[in-house]
Amino acid sequence: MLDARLVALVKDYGNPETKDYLRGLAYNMTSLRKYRYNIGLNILEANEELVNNLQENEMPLTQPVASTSSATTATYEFIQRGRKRTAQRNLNFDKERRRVQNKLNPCKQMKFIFSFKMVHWSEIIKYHVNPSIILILVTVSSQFFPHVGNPERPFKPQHLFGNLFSWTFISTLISWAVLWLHLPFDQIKGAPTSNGYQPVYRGNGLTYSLTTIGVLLLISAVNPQQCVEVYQNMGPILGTLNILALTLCIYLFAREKQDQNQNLYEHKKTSMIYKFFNGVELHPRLLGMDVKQLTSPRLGNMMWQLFNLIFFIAGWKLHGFNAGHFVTSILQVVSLCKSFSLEDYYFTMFEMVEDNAGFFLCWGCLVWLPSFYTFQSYFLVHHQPNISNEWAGILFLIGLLAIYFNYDMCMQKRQCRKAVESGNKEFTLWRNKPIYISAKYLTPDGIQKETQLLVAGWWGVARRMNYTFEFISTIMWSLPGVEFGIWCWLYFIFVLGILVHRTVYRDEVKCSRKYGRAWVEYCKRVPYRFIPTLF
Ligand SMILES: NC(=O)C1=CN([C@@H]2O[C@H](COP(=O)(O)OP(=O)(O)OC[C@H]3O[C@@H](n4cnc5c(N)ncnc54)[C@H](OP(=O)(O)O)[C@@H]3O)[C@@H](O)[C@H]2O)C=CC1
Ligand SMILES: CC(C)CCC[C@@H](C)[C@H]1CC[C@H]2C3=CC=C4C[C@@H](O)CC[C@]4(C)[C@H]3CC[C@]12C
Repeated sequence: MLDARLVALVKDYGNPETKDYLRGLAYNMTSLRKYRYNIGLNILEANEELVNNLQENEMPLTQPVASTSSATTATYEFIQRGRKRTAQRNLNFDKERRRVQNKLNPCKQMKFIFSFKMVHWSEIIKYHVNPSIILILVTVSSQFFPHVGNPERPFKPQHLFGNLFSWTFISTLISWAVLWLHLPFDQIKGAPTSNGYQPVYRGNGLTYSLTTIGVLLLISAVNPQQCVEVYQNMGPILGTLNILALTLCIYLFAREKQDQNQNLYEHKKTSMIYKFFNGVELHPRLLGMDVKQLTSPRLGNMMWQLFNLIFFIAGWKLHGFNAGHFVTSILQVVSLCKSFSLEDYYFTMFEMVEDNAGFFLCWGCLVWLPSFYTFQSYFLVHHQPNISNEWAGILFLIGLLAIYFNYDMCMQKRQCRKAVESGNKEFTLWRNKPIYISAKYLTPDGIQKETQLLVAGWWGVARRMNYTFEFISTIMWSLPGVEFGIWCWLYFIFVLGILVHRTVYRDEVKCSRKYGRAWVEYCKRVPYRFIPTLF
């Protein structure tokens, strides 16, 4: 349907208020991938009239000069793209007319039909095939990991429904996490959405993590058999988690609160399965809690941390202390403590700011983390590694160092931005004054802000040096199981995939849209992503 208001707005471009509004809109369209589908498609439908007006030079379009804001650049690029699209469309119409009128030869006709079908098929693959395959593959495989890792526990269909132990264990864990989200700790405000909604999170991550570890150590000191029981019941535990996670995803999908205008799901041309996979609400709340905080750091990361500790204690109880197993499990426990200590940083990540609460995030954290992410430590209980204490010590130290550097890089960004905001001139980075590029950007709710892109410290070594440290720590905790083939490398391969995808297809796209020229400048000054001089 043609959106008359948008056309009217474009015609009124001479009015400075309208100009600002349209710039904001164009920025939102380019910065918010999902929102683009809602507003963008309206604009595209009004495209014919709208872009033609622009083409007839109602608004002379000049390339923005270097000093103009990223919003102006975004508006300019948006209009340019509109023009290109119209030109492309006219070209397609012409081609089609020629095809019919001149009776093109069959070979060319085939080519045309084929390219038309390619577009169609790519959408089918994206919206139907990919999410269905991933969904089935990961749900089924998550249920098989416990039996692959522990051949003494063959798969039984009744595991799919859990057992008394698994339901008791998981409900205790959930109640514990819910309790911590209701304790009177500080509240942290997340990034506002385009309609001004600001999610609120509970800020007691590290205390929650350390207390939970403390309680587990206490329980296992009194009765270490408890950890063995958890290990032996992993099949039913994952059955229980699968039932709960799928129920939650179906509930979130079905309730879809459009009236809160928080759901930025893509246009209706996507499929039901695609929407179910990616979720429909951005910041759903349940019983006074933010669903993403509950499922992601509070349950997902907690289970990842807890199960690692439990499997290590179970292995110790069953076979005696093993240094290799210690390295694999405890490095992950430490890495997750780091994660909990940076929980407020986590609230600025894509998962929390842009991604809806759907199968990918909620099921991923509730089932994929405790099944796949913990698999190495689980596997090593039955397959005790044979590395010497000296080698284990070396791997452990390198792993700790990598985790610390990863943490340090996050802290450098955070501290530098804080220092600039508070006007602290004393702040130094690696004993020097911090060097950074000032970058202007618009928040999704249309407010212009300025921030700093560091060119010094780790951020000046490579743009994604923290991911390099993540890879190094992952390699260190995978190496003890090297003698058992690919099994202990599955996690590393997965993380390599998601971090490379995240960098190239998400973070760089986000930053170049958000910061425009400042980001291009940063990429020029720090040209490498992961390894300086190489990649
Ligand atoms: N194990 C796993 O499965 C995964 C682990 N992780 C870990 O999670 C942690 C957080 O990851 P993530 O949020 O993806 O990445 P980062 O912590 O690297 O944050 C990236 C953001 O930092 C800002 N930024 C980019 N360049 C600069 C610069 N030069 N100076 C200052 N700020 C800059 C940008 O956002 P803005 O300017 O908006 O702040 C950018 O989007 C990492 O430690 C990572 O290792 C991440 C993904 C998966
Ligand atoms: C559906 C599945 C095939 C895929 C699910 C993937 C998700 C479980 C993971 C995708 C991104 C992951 C994370 C991002 C950043 C993190 C910060 C770090 O400090 C701790 C780990 C994590 C929360 C991590 C957790 C798993 C993902 C959400």
